[in-house]
Amino acid sequence: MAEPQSARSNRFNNSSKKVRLIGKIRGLTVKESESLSQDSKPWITVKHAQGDGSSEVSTVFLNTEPASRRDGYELDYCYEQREEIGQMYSREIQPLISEVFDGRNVSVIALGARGSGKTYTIQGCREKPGLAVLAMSEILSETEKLGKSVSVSLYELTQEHVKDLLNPNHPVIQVLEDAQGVVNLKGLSKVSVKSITEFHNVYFGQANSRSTQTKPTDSHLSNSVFNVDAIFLLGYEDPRKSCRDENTPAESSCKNNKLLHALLNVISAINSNEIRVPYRESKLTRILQDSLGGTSRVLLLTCLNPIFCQDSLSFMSLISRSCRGTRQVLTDSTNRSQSGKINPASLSAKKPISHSRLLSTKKASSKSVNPKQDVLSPSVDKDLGDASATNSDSIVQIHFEAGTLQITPPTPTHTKKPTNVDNNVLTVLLFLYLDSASTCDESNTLHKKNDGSPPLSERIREIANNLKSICASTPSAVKMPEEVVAAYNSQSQVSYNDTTEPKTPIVELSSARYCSPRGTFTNRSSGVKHSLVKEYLNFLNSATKEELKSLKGIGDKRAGYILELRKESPEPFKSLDDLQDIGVSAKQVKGMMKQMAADLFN
Ligand SMILES: Nc1ncnc2c1ncn2[C@@H]1O[C@H](COP(=O)(O)OP(=O)(O)OP(=O)(O)O)[C@@H](O)[C@H]1O
Repeated sequence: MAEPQSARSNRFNNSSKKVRLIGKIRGLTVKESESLSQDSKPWITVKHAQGDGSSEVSTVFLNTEPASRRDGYELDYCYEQREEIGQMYSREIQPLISEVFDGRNVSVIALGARGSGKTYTIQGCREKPGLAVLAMSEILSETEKLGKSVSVSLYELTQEHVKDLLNPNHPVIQVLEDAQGVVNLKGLSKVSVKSITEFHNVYFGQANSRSTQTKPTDSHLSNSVFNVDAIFLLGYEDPRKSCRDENTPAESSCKNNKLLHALLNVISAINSNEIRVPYRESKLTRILQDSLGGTSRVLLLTCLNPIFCQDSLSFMSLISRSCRGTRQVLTDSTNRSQSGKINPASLSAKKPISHSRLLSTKKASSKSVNPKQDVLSPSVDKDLGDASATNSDSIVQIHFEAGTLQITPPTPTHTKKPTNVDNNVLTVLLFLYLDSASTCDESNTLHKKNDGSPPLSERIREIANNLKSICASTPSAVKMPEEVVAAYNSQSQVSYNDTTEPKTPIVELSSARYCSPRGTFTNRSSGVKHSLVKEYLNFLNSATKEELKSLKGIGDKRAGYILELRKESPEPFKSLDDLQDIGVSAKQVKGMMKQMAADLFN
C-alpha cells in the first residue's frame, strides 16, 4: 500500500506551498446508503487535473440549491469516498513522518462540519485505524530502531484554559513563554508508550494506564523521547444554525468557532507570508506557534459530508478564504478585511463564490512557498471501539509536533520547540481536546451595567477632570504687552494684532485642521482617548483581582486569567488588541471603551 520512498518524497519536497490543503469525502454509513435512492445524484463531485508544474489539483463542486448552482473549490487534492484511509496515509502522512525524523515540525489539522468523518479519518477504530494511529505505529517502530522512546501527554483546552487529562485531578496547566519565546506547558504529565497497544490505552482514555503512569516528570523519559502533539478541535458550525438549534448552546459554538477562526487567521497569515502572524489571538494558536511557524509543514484536511450539509458548504468557503494566499479555492472577498484576515462576524453570511471566479483568482496567486505540516487529530473522550461513538462535536484537529533527533532533554516543563542540538531526544506527545461545553458567560456580561464604582473609571474621570482644568486655564488668546508686540513687529515681517497669541512665523501647519477650532478639538480628543486607553491598560497590568472584577466585562474567571497572564509576563496588555487574549473581541473592547467614556459624563 505504501508508495516508494522516492514518490513520497517528491510529493512534498517539490512543493513550494506552505500549507497543503486536501479534502476527504467520507464514505456513506449503512443508514445513509439505505436512504439514498439509486438515481440520486451526489451533492459533491470532484474533478482532478494537472496544476502548475507537476502538481495535481482537485476542484470540488458542491451542488447547492437551486440545483443549477454549482460552487467549485480548488484543493491540492480531494480524496473521494472510495479512497481508503490507508491511501491517504501513504500519500500524505508517511512522507511527513520521514520529515519529522529529519527534524522538521509537522502539523496535520483535520477540520470539518459535524459528522463529516474527522474522527473516522483521524482516529478510526480498532478494525480500521485512522491516520493518527497509523502514524503513531510508524513513529513507534522508527523510534525503536533508533533506540528512542515516545511519551504522550493529553490535555484539553477549555475556555482558553489548558487542563491536564492524564492527571486525575485535571489541573489547569499554565502556558508559559520563556525569554526565548518558547512556549511551555508547565507541569504537563507525560506517559511513556512503548507499543501501539499502550498508545491506544492512553489515547482512548483507559483509566488504568492514566492513573498509574502519570507524573509530570517521568524519570525514564529523561533521555530519549519523541515528541508528538495531537489536537482535537470541535466541529465547525454555522453560527446561524446554532442559534436556532436548542441542543447546541450558541455560546459554545461561538467559542469553538472563535478558536477555529484564530487558527485559520494564523494559517492565512503564514500562507500569505505576512510579517505579523496573529498567534496571540488565542491560547490555542499560542500553543501551536512553534508547530505552525518557521519551517514547519502544515497539512489541512477538510472533511466533507457525502450528503448535503450546509455546514460543510459554509466551511468550505471559510477554509478557502484562509488558504487563498496559496491555493485558490473560491474566495469571497466581501467577507474578508483588507488585511485578508477572516472576520468572524462575517462568517454567518458567507456566500460561496462561483466557479469561474474561483479559477480566475487562482491564476493570480498560485505561487507559494515552503509547506509545513504537523499532526493528526483524534477524538479522545469516548469508547475506542467505534469512531461514531466518540465525541459528537468535533471539528478537528490533530497535530503531531515533531521533534528532531537533536532536541534538548525534556524537563518537568514540556518544551514544544525542538531545539537544535546535542541530546538524543525527540519529544513528547500531547493531546488537546476542546470542550464543547464552554460558554461565553463573561463576555455576555460585558455590557451589563455594574453598580459598583470601578476604580478605573474613577481614575479616568480624574484624568478627564485634570484635562478639563488644564484646558480651562489655558486662554485661547493671550493679550501681549504692547511693547513686546512693537519690538517683535519691528524685527519681523509678520505682524500681530494685539489680541492674538504669539506664534512662531516660520511654522506653517500643512492643514487647516490643526489650527481650526475643530482641529484643536479633534487633537485634544484623541489625546484624551489615548490617555484613557493607556490608563485602562495600566490598570489591567497592575490592579488586584477585586479591582479587576469591578470593571465591566471582567468577572471572576477573566480576572483570574488576567492574573495568570501577568505571571507569564509582567505587562501582558500592551494594546487593546491584547484583550483578545482574555476572550474579549475587538467589538466588545470598543463597546467597553465607549461605555467608559460615556460614564465620564454621568
Ligand atoms: N469512510 C467512511 N465509511 C463509512 N462510514 C464512515 C466513513 N467515515 C465516517 N463514517 C461514519 O460517519 C459517521 C460520522 O463520522 P465521524 O464521527 O468520524 O464524524 P465527525 O466529523 O468526527 O463527527 P463529529 O463532528 O460529530 O464528531 C460515523 O458514523 C462514522 O462511522
